[in-house]
Amino acid sequence: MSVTISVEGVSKSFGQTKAVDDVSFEVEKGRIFGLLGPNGAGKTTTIRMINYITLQDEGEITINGQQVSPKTQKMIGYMPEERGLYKKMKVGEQLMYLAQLKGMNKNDAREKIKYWLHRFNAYDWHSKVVGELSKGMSQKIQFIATIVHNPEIYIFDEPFSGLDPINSELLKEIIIELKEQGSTILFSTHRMEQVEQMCDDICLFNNGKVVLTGNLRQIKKDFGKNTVLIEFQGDGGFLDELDDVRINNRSTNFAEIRILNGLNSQEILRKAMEKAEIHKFQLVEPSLNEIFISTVGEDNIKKQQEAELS
Ligand SMILES: Nc1ncnc2c1ncn2[C@@H]1O[C@H](COP(=O)(O)OP(=O)(O)OP(=O)(O)O)[C@@H](O)[C@H]1O
Repeated sequence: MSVTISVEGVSKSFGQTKAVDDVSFEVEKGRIFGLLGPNGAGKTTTIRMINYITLQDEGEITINGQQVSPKTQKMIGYMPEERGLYKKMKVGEQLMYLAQLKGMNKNDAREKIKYWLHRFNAYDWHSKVVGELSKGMSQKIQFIATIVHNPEIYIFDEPFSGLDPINSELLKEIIIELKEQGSTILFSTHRMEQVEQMCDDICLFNNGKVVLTGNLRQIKKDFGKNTVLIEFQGDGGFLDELDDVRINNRSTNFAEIRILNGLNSQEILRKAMEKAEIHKFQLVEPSLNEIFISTVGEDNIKKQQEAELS
């Protein structure tokens, strides 16, 4: 596997804030890589450094083996978090302007713009002024502007924010298509279900550091099958009586239970059956949401303990 993006020992501070702290990870060619982490964890700063917009204080970032520079910037289709379209221009004119800026000739650009506007069910907006678009609509136009020149690497900062479920699904489909055509994709998100469905590899940030990185399937395997999905009818009070578990996604007749230590799943089943009618009881790999919460939670507890000791 060849490495497309390499981030090695990278740090960045803004005044007293260490936004990114000794971060390393690699994005392999032809894969979809997810950057995850709570608000303020350092995702956007890292993305901006890969795009040579912010310069790192320490460490090395390479794209296809070359240090980041204006040249590597051109290899990347980048959709920033803050969307930057010209509000007074018409959609079609704007896309044409941006495509030509990225080196496309007019005929190719016209054809591609037409194709993508149709794909996004947005062809009717061709003559609409950008300032009149809704948030989701302008998000789609910005996405088209990012991909229209067909670069080999795509970086999307929060691509799903502001999109309804139908458009999120469409965007997901298109990102997977880009991968199937051989492109390399890195995106940041808070939407765990999108990551589970799309990403080959992930990197989880917390407080500027990488707390977990690797192949998503392997990470899930390593976490072990110690999560129970339970569907029941009746009194859910038994859930409050379980020790050494963490309960996620609880509702009136469903819960995802993470077994922390000691207790075995049969004990949970026995206690549940005393109080409720069980419709489903399944031992599964943890969801990414569970992995996110437990890894970030444990990291924050460790940090707090270190702070108290010092
Ligand atoms: N230009 C800047 N000046 C000062 N501080 C900054 C700047 N950019 C980022 N930071 C700080 O760096 C830290 C990391 O921010 P960053 O935007 O990279 O996080 P993020 O993981 O993308 O968060 P979110 O999920 O909320 O978008 C935060 O504490 C933020 O306040």
